[in-house]
Amino acid sequence: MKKILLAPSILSANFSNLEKEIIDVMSSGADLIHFDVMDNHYVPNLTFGSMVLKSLRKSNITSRIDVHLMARPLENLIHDFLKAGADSIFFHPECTDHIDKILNIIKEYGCQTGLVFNPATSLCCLEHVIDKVDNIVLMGVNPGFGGQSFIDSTLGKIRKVRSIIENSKLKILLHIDGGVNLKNIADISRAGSDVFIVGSVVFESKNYFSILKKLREQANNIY
Ligand SMILES: O=C(CO)[C@@H](O)[C@H](O)COP(=O)(O)O
Repeated sequence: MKKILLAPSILSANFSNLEKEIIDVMSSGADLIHFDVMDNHYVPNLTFGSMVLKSLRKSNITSRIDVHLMARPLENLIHDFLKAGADSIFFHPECTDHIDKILNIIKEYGCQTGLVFNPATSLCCLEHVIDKVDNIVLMGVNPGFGGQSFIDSTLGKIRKVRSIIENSKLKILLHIDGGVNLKNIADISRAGSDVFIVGSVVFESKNYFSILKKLREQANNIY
């Protein structure tokens, strides 16, 4: 059985109690935390910056935190998030003219890298930098908001990236971000996703343990 990772996106969490929300989802069976940084320029929404991550690291949060930058310019932000304690930094290739350089900076810091592709963004830069990429994130929605519907054409893109990863023989995790729910997670899993970034389906649920267990069962229900 393949290993399924569930990554709650704290975009949909209760920000007034973020530390507790993270502790609760992690103790309820989540594998890692997805930290959505939105800048009101690249995407039409504004969330939180590196100071929030720094505070979480000063408290009891030791879980893996993947920082997803939906922001530009990237250069200063990358350094701030590396220092604040990110385990991984994911960025959208269209947010920089220097994809290779940014990947190098993240790797040199000992952090994991990730490239994020919107539903209509071409994968063409991948072939030039795939050996520097630890994670590939495919958006199932146009970025900016939680609670949107999954764009079905993403399934074909997942299959395509899965085969790129298999052919590369590299150890790259494939994440799907946006619109994942109990009804579509098995199809998404079958298409080849390893990590399921789940926002509203988890945080709008009254019982994190129960929803994460059901999501994992469905994601494993692929044969
Ligand atoms: O980055 C984003 C949206 O831009 C995602 O991480 C969403 O936060 C996922 O939320 P749901 O679609 O699962 O509600």
